[in-house]
Amino acid sequence: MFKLISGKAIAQKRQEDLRLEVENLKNKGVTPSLRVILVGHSGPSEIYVRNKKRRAEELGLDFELIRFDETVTEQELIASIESLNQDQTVDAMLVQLPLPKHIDEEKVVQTVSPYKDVDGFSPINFGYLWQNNPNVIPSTAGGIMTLLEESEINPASKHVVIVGRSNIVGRPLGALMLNADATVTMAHSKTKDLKSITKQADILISAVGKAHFITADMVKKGATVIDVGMNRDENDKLVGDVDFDDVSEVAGAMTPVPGGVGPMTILTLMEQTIEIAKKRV
Ligand SMILES: Nc1nc2c(c(=O)[nH]1)N[C@@H](CN(C=O)c1ccc(C(=O)N[C@@H](CCC(=O)O)C(=O)O)cc1)CN2
Repeated sequence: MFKLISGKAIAQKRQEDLRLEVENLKNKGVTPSLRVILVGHSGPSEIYVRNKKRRAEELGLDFELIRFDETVTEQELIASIESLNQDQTVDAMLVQLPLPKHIDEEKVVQTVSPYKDVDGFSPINFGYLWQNNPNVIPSTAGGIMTLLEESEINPASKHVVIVGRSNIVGRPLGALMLNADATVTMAHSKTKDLKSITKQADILISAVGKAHFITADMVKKGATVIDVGMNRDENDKLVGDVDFDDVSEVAGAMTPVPGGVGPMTILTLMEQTIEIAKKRV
């Protein structure tokens, strides 16, 4: 029987528990605080940051968006991060990615204090994750693990194939899946005969960024398919990497786009902000 995994519904269900947790913390004099740095005016980043702001405010977090024009220099951006690192009123921060080409993303990410790095992208937090001793869990990867848990799909001893090796999704998800006792294959743009690999997956995760990239002939019957893609099709409609109508004929369970992984990314970001604030106390 086919199951549609709704990230939107799971995130809504968990939201109320989080709101109560924040209320409890506030009663103890602690308001978790999150700062998001946004450079430029890219349409998708504006939407993602707006979603983060809305969720944070619904939960009662102290949220502030720090905006820079596209022309900001690397030094200015780094100075702003260093000032947030020192600011005792700030628990958690992130720099919305991608950044304009003239800014060294790696350098920026490395500037964020590992104690405030709510994305879990700093080399120290990445290292902890790969040592199976996670400190902060990157939001999209963590959100996918929660989706599976809530859907009672246990990755232990399953063959998980992840297509895409970005620092934002593929790599941290590879670590989390390994930590959860899955057998993990990481595939990417240089992988040969991709179809023969994806066909072996019990759980197939696509984070490629290409509409209609995963088709039914690439999927094993009954597999769970998680779609991380956020693409615009020829009609400017938001679609994932997975050809939904085609793949739903063979998959056992699937996430939609929108309403799948996206809302779980935001939920996990909120959870991690609260966790960081709790550690401060
Ligand atoms: N610093 C970071 N930058 C980026 C990250 C990240 O985790 N940290 N991830 C992505 C974007 N992302 C989070 O920032 C993100 C993507 C999608 C959604 C979301 O809510 N999607 C909705 C649809 C939204 C729409 O209408 O376009 C859904 O899928 O239902 C939230 C966050 C890159 N950058």
